Amino acid sequence: MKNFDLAIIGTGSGNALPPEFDDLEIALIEEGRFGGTCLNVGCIPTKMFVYPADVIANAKDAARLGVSLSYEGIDLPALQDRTFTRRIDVIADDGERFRREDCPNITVYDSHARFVAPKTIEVGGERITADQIIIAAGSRPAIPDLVAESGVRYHTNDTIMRIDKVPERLLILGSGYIACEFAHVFSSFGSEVSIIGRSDVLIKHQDADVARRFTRTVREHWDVRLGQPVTAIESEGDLITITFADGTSVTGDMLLVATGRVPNGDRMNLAAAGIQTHDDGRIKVDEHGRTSAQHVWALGDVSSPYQLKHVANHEAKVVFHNVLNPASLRSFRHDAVPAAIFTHPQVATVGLTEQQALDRGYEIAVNVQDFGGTAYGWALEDNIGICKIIADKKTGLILGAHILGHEAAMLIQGLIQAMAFGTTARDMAEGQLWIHPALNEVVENCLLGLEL
Ligand SMILES: Cc1cc2nc3c(=O)[nH]c(=O)nc-3n(C[C@H](O)[C@H](O)[C@H](O)COP(=O)(O)OP(=O)(O)OC[C@H]3O[C@@H](n4cnc5c(N)ncnc54)[C@H](O)[C@@H]3O)c2cc1C
Ligand SMILES: NC(=O)c1ccc[n+]([C@@H]2O[C@H](COP(=O)([O-])OP(=O)(O)OC[C@H]3O[C@@H](n4cnc5c(N)ncnc54)[C@H](O)[C@@H]3O)[C@@H](O)[C@H]2O)c1
Repeated sequence: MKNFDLAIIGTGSGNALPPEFDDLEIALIEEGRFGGTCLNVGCIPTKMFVYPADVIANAKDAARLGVSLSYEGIDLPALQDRTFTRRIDVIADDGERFRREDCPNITVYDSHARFVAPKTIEVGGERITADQIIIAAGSRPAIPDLVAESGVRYHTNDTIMRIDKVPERLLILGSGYIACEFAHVFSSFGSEVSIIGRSDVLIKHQDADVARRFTRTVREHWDVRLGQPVTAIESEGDLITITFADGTSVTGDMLLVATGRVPNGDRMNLAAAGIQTHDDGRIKVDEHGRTSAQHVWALGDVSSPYQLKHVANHEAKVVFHNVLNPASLRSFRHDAVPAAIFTHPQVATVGLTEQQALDRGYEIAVNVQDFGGTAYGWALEDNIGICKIIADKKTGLILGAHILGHEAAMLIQGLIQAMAFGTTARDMAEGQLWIHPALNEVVENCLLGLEL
């Protein structure tokens, strides 16, 4: 049985190996496409679809600014060619070729890995051992039983970006990140979109003000079905019908399932290696990325409480350091994790929602500032965007920030920085000059309006 210094399962965040690993003999195991979810079926291709959707949405909305534009349609094959053939597939293929041909210390295995004993992996009919193992095996779409058992054709993020033509009527089951990003994409491209959620708002984990305003806004473009459990999913010919508990139903010609993601540890026989999991399937790790089995580490979606690429990248850096430096272990930083939903209008968030801050007993100051109250908001003729900041009255520190609207993902970065470096709301507002009349003034005004 061949023994390696290190075995890595998964080539998403697991493949970003530091130069210090050049001296180790490494087994790199990937059952799918090199590069993992973010590159092949996640963050990057979705945003390559979202940007054209933004252009279309702005064009459709241009009349409000006195601009006459018309939308003639999307060239889907051209978008797919630009996204996949000319960019993503090249990166995935080059990444694999590089590891196979240019990295003499690395052996690539291209099959499913599963544990058969402590520190012993079976892959492609072979058994290997390793002194240390990193599990970076990611997650996959969760498919509700009702969908799986219905026998109805459905797409997930794995397949929907490679379809032949834009559907006329797209049904989306789920109301979170993926559902809202694809609802924006296909609604802009010309589909009639019905989006189906179980609670009373879309993006329910966001701050309540943001979730409510977002839900209200997108109802103008999407058929939003909320609060009714799905009782049946059926197909007849090319049509798919979803029926709700109240007897109503909705019909479309394509179904996208976006109801969360399952960590991939359940397919790896983890118990054979003494690796424990949480009830939700995530591998249990401590703050350094150590699993319950000695010298076995885990990072990213397979173990993290955050299914976000910037978190997986951060955890990978920490684990890679720790593998080589057992005497000076680094810790995961999971405070104030930011995220953005690239839908329309965009949503960005960091830290606590107002409700979470109250539940934790903080005495808080809260301010909500409309984009429409700033000069750039007037230029945009904006009547949707808001910046909401929650601060701790005792310390003046920012506890959370939530932005809905134009370029929210970029606007929020200053607030993320303030939280990361412990800058108070007042210092952030008054200790720098703000470019006039940039949209950032909405953040400045929101900070200044906090009653601290
Ligand atoms: C549609 C979509 C859009 C997203 N957009 C964003 C975004 O805009 N911003 C953001 O921050 N995050 C986004 N995410 C989340 C982000 O993609 C993930 O958090 C991130 O890719 C997780 O990285 P990872 O390295 O943990 O896993 P992955 O990148 O999934 O890598 C795991 C790899 O392990 C392989 N593997 C699994 N099990 C085995 C096994 N037993 N043997 C061999 N190989 C195995 C898999 O094939 C895969 O290649 C998005 C996700 C989706 C689905
Ligand atoms: N821009 C980004 O950063 C980005 C984009 C896409 C995905 N992601 C990551 O990927 C993760 C997975 O995305 P997602 O959108 O699948 O998950 P999600 O957790 O954001 O949303 C899933 C939604 O589906 C609902 N749901 C679950 N089962 C259901 C059912 N049977 N019927 C109806 N609704 C049901 C849930 O209540 C939830 O609201 C996200 O949590 C996020 O961490 C990030």
